[in-house]
Amino acid sequence: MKLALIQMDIAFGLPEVNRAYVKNQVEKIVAQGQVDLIMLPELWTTGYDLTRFNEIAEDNGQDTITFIADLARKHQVHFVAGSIANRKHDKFYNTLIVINSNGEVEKQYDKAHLFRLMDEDKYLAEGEDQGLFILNNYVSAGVICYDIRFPEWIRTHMLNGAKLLYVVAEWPKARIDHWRTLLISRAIENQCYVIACNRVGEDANNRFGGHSLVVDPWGKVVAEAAEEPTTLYAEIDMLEVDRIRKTIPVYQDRRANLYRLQK
Ligand SMILES: NC(=O)CCC(=O)C(=O)O
Repeated sequence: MKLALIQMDIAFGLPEVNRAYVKNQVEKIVAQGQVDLIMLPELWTTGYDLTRFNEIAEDNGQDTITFIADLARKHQVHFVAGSIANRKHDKFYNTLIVINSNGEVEKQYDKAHLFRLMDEDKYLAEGEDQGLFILNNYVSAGVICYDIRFPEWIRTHMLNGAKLLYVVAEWPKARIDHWRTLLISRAIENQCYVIACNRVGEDANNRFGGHSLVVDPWGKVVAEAAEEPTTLYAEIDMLEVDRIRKTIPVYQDRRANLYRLQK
């Protein structure tokens, strides 16, 4: 499977500017040769302009769904279309959107773990569902940024059949060593591919660290970006997941009956 991760800067609170940038990047990517999947970062239409979500959030993700579905159909490419500011039932969510190459929505996942250090808990509602979906015939999990600090959340998706973990993020440079270590750890412990798209640039509170990564199920970094706006390309072989899971059979060797809290 051939992947292209758009590691972009984000124009704060300006969805139209960000959409124009993404359209341009997607056209450049497909002009260079066919890829199977394109990925975008967290809150890529607005950035963390949380105090203006009332004005700029989309109703049920409709603007982004229409925009990405057109690109997906036109270029016959799947999208893990980052996350967006989403209004549902009078609440705001940070919602990951997945669209297949026919332009159909495969998944909308609302961020489950809200990140207090960036005020998400003050403005957003927590998601209540898992990020499991099937894309390009593979059972996959999609999570958002801070979610990767919860190994039990990722493991739950793997026990439900995922072999790939997509992570969309706005991860600050100040903790970029955590980002790399957590992503590589999630790949090793779950024996899955980890495909992680971060942003670059800055807003009033944070400088974002880039280093989008593709990690194989052995924990080897297949591709890594630096800290500039770029498109990160990678090719992955899904048979590798089965090979690694056979070599060290951690899913068979789990002792689930022991993993419980002491009273
Ligand atoms: N956008 C986020 O969820 C950031 C998470 C983060 O920075 C962390 O350290 O965790």
